[in-house]
Amino acid sequence: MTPEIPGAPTPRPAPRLNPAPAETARVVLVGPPAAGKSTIGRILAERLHMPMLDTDQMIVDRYGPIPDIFRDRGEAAFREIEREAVRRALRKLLDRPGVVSLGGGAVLNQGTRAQLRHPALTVVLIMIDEQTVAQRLGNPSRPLLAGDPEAAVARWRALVDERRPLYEQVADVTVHGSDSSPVTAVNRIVDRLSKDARAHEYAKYRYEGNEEP
Ligand SMILES: Nc1ncnc2c1ncn2[C@@H]1O[C@H](COP(=O)(O)OP(=O)(O)O)[C@@H](O)[C@H]1O
Ligand SMILES: O=C(O)C1=C[C@@H](OP(=O)(O)O)[C@@H](O)[C@H](O)C1
Ligand SMILES: [Mg+2]
Repeated sequence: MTPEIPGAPTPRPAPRLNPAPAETARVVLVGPPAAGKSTIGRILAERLHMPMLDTDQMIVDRYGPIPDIFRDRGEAAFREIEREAVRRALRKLLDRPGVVSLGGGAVLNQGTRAQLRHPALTVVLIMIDEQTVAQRLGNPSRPLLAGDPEAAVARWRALVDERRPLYEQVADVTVHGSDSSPVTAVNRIVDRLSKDARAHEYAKYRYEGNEEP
């Protein structure tokens, strides 16, 4: 199965109706491989005392190492397994607040993109630049980026060029992860969640007919 790339990505529809305060948020991290989704997701969940699910980890727990799945069954089979893991993780997230880190290619699936539109979810895109990814490659657990580092960076670039519209289509917020530590990226996400919640409360206050303070 070839991953679908739509012709013209539809823009993100309406702003979130009910952004929750950080501690009760339902956060999904998306973005390119090595952007830091798994690392940042773990720290964010600890900070907010919430459960965390990493869909790649769910896959490994059930099917074994990701490179073995790519080698033995191929990418299409991996994407089907991934779709099922994402479906389960997002269902759990709708049951209770938490953090879910997706694999970099999860947004290729149209069903996943549709599920990410649920208004209770806050989708955070973690973006990094090419210089940063060059420092982070060399992790053998990413079969699409294995091998010669220069060729791997070129593959990463091509993959991001292809996926960027999909990442942007699903994201509510973009956080840059190149210029800082994972903890700083987590602070940026928490700040943004809190600001959205305050803006929502203020809009409600105005809507209910209150004067400007
Ligand atoms: N600012 C940062 N944010 C996130 N990860 C970072 C950062 N700086 C260095 N790293 C390292 O980069 C790697 C990111 O990998 P990972 O969290 O698995 O990313 P992803 O899940 O997006 O593929 C980890 O080894 C992490 O320690
Ligand atoms: O971008 C991709 O297609 C992939 C990213 C990986 O996850 P990370 O983004 O967490 O590295 C993992 O799901 C698999 O190797 C495929
Ligand atoms: Mg990851």
